[in-house]
Amino acid sequence: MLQIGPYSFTSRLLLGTGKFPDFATQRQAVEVSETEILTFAVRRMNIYDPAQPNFLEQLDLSRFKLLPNTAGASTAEEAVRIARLSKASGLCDMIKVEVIADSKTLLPDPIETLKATEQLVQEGFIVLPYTNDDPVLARKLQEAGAHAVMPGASPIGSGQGILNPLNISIIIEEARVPIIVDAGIGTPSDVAIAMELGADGVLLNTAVSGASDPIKMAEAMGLAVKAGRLGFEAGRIPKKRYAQASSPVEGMVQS
Ligand SMILES: CC(=O)[C@@H](O)[C@H](O)COP(=O)(O)O
Repeated sequence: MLQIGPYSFTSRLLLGTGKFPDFATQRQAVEVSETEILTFAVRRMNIYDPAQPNFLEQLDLSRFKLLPNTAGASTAEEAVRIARLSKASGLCDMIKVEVIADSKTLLPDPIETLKATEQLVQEGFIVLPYTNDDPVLARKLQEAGAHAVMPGASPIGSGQGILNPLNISIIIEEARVPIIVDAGIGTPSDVAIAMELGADGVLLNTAVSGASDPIKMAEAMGLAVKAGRLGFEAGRIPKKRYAQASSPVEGMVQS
């Protein structure tokens, strides 16, 4: 079970809703991925024009938890404003804090992310900040009351996978709240590595929406989350420098 604040989930895969080729593909991809948490940018929702098609209307929302995010914010103030708007629209009390420092790297601004997290926790939100893979910042976000911390594997949309597994594993080792690896995932093996490191979940978007076959990729990602988690719980063998025979050698006739 993945527990985030008061909410529990069976699936450990969080899926973004952007850039799918069409709603039908997206709906099937969501279905086969077995995700229970869908994230979307509040700013990109057509809350002002109800006539515009909206992916969320295509879903049975009783089956999913919505995780609105503050994409588009470049300051804590903007992120807080977007979060309040989202809560006032009755979407959900969970919020993914995403405060981006610049448009080239799309890396999170650590200072503004921390400020927004502090403020939104105080206001009673269930706060999930997207952060870089810095163990010190991850600790400070937890101290600020974040309900989960979401370190990036690599830049958003880059598909580079986990660039710093050491940092991610330190963040996981020290965590008191769920750690969800977010952004930069390219392949199911990237997901499996994150889960084998002990991550509590993975959030991804582009790897599925941009795949040649998003539906197949969504299923593969769902399976990778499960396989990686099982592998983590099973406990891997230690790595050794030299070979060790796989079959027992006791009782073998020596030549
Ligand atoms: C959808 C969302 O929240 C993104 O900002 C997220 O970080 C996913 O990144 P990828 O598209 O690299 O998976």
